[in-house]
Amino acid sequence: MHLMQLPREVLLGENLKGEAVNVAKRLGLGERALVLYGPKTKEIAGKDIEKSLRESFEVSALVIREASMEEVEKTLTKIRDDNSDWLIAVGGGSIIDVAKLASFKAGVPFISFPTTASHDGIASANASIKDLGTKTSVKAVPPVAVIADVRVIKTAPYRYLAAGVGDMISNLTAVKDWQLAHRIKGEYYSEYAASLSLMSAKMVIKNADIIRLGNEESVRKVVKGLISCGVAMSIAGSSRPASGAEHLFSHALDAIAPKPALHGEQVGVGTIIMAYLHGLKWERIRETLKKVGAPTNAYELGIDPEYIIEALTIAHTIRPERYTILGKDGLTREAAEKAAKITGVI
Ligand SMILES: NC(=O)C1=CN([C@@H]2O[C@H](COP(=O)(O)OP(=O)(O)OC[C@H]3O[C@@H](n4cnc5c(N)ncnc54)[C@H](OP(=O)(O)O)[C@@H]3O)[C@@H](O)[C@H]2O)C=CC1
Ligand SMILES: O=C(CO)COP(=O)(O)O
Ligand SMILES: [Zn+2]
Repeated sequence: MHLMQLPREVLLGENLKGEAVNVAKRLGLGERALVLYGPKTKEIAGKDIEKSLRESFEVSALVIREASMEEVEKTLTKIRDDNSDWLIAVGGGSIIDVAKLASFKAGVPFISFPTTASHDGIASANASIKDLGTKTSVKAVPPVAVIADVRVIKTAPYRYLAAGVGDMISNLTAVKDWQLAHRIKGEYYSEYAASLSLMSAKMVIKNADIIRLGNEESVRKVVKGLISCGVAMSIAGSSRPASGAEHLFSHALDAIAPKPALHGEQVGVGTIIMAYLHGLKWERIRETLKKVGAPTNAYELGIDPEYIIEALTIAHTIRPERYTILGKDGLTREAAEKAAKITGVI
């Protein structure tokens, strides 16, 4: 059986910080709410949301610092101690992922309140969580509702919006990897999920100039595309339509680089290289990333070329069960260096 879970409500608009109250009432989520935010997102929107919720609910709050198993455990303890009926995650991809997994494990629903459009985990059912040093993709639950306030999301530095473009353009190589795994390993493949995922990638290529403006229309376009990627992942039952070798490369960088860049920035650069390996038109991907002002090389990522090469050679070991263009043996150092040089990444 394939269980496909999707959000029940998606709100996209301006000044929505007070809407959590109405959503929770409409969906009958219960009396006791737990608000999760980070040190920055607390100030950006978390405190205001907490305040408006206090008028109608019993509210507690917790600061989350990273997407790790420890933070998930901390959240589960808080849910148990405070008897929380539901959660609301106010923040970037890391906080939403912690909420997603804690919500799944505790059996309580959660609302996703993204403060950035930097990743496609806003509405997805899978969580990317660091466990024993590396990121694993864990099956969880999608948010029961998404509240995307374009005003809040626009307060984030433009860099985050460009990262969202990177996370969407990566669907081009992720789907290619998925097709390869289907053909070589007989892995389950959903044509519908793949098409939906590719739609977001094509949308950013077509709308790069509009997105570059960084205005509210840009934010709306990117958010809709990211939500749609999340739906594609729910249909697939895994992150396959939106995560291939370019994501393994980014997860490898997170593990080894002293100062990793944003998730979407790293996967964008990874997409250029993996597109080259797949024989796709990698120049067009680089062009789109350049147009939106996203990094296209090691220097712009702020990562030493040596780490780029190393990440390329170890990427296939991150999730050996996820078959990609890197194959079972991965890239040799020579092949990694050549691919990175030809594509101008190093
Ligand atoms: N499950 C899924 O399907 C997916 C999961 N992901 C995951 O999401 C994570 C990446 O998410 P990303 O959002 O890039 O990074 P983070 O959630 O790690 O956030 C990065 C930083 O941005 C800050 N921030 C958040 N909102 C704002 C804002 N409006 N203005 C200024 N700063 C802000 C955060 O603040 P603070 O310190 O307060 O948190 C944090 O310091 C990765 O862990 C990745 O694996 C990515 C794609 C899909
Ligand atoms: O980031 C994702 C899709 O953009 C999904 O993450 P994983 O690579 O952890 O499966
Ligand atoms: Zn991603």
